[in-house]
Amino acid sequence: MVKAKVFVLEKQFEGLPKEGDLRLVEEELPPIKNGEFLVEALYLSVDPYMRAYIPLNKFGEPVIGSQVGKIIESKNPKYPVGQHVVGYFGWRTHTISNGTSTIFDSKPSLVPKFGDLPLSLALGVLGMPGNTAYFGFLEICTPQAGEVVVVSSAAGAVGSHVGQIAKIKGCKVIGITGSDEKGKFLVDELGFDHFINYKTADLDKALDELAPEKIDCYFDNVGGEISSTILRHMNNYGRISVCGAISGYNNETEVKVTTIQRPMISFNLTMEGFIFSRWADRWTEGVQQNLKWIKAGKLKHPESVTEGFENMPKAFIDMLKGANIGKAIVKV
Ligand SMILES: NC(=O)C1=CN([C@@H]2O[C@H](COP(=O)(O)OP(=O)(O)OC[C@H]3O[C@@H](n4cnc5c(N)ncnc54)[C@H](OP(=O)(O)O)[C@@H]3O)[C@@H](O)[C@H]2O)C=CC1
Ligand SMILES: C/C=C/C(C)=O
Repeated sequence: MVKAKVFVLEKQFEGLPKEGDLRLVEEELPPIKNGEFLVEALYLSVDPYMRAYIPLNKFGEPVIGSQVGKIIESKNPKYPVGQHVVGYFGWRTHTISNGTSTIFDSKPSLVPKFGDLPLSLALGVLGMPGNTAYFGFLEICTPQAGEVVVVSSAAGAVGSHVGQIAKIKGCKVIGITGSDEKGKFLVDELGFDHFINYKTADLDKALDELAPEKIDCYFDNVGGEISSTILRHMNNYGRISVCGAISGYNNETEVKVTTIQRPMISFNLTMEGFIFSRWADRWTEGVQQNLKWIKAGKLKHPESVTEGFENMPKAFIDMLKGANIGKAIVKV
């Protein structure tokens, strides 16, 4: 008999989540049936969408989320024992799956061969955040060499990746982030041209100084006042990829963007939102290109790893507070 440890929703979040909003329970799993397989978690992901989508999570149900695990029993030939799999199984150490999708139209998928790279990358640069950066930036912003690119939440999983792709494409890149330490990392380690600490700098003034030629592409991870300000610095025919709105995820009401119409009209802007699963049919293309860039030494993949399944709530809250550089991961 396998016992799973599972974090379930105890209390709806109000503002920044608290560890007590989640409860750790044990679940005895039944024997697997034909068509099913049993997965043991190795790495779990903590992501901003878990905060944004928590109103959809039922009380007593596992918190939504993805993981990389090892298949330890199987009665499904598509998911053989010993293989590693990525799935949206929720915050749990052991899961019985029948291979169907539970969220985002994403079925559990076998982890492709990454060589000697860590399996955790399947939750980051070689997984959902990686393809969010790859497709969400290249398809919507269509960056050209010599253009100016601004990315918010620039030191996080998606933002740090977008900035590096922008450098590969020959752009000037400015990252907006929440600390000087993170900003210096972007410039010194990832090759960004400049950073702006949105907590201490006057963003308007800093953009005047760092982007006098104006911004051609804005990859928006945060929304709110940061994005309103950036919009006022866009170039004619600028493109804005709306990826996330984390500045409002802890708010009771939706975050307000105070300035859209005037800059949209005056600068002939194009703004487009997306969910990563839009490019599900091109998934392998994104993973393979990101893998090639890693192997060529052009794409770094920082991670902030928290040890221990019991520390999932802490890792999640720390990520929302900005403690992570790169992808926030929990190692079981
Ligand atoms: N559309 C899609 O398909 C997808 C969208 N997303 C979205 O992309 C964004 C980035 O996700 P991801 O890379 O996984 O997460 P990150 O790794 O960027 O982690 C979240 C970061 O958000 C920043 N942050 C927290 N609160 C605020 C705030 N009030 N204002 C500005 N920044 C804040 C923090 O960094 P700092 O120190 O800079 O404050 C924190 O480190 C999120 O908005 C997410 O919802 C992600 C995946 C898919
Ligand atoms: C799939 C992720 C969505 C957001 C908004 O983070």
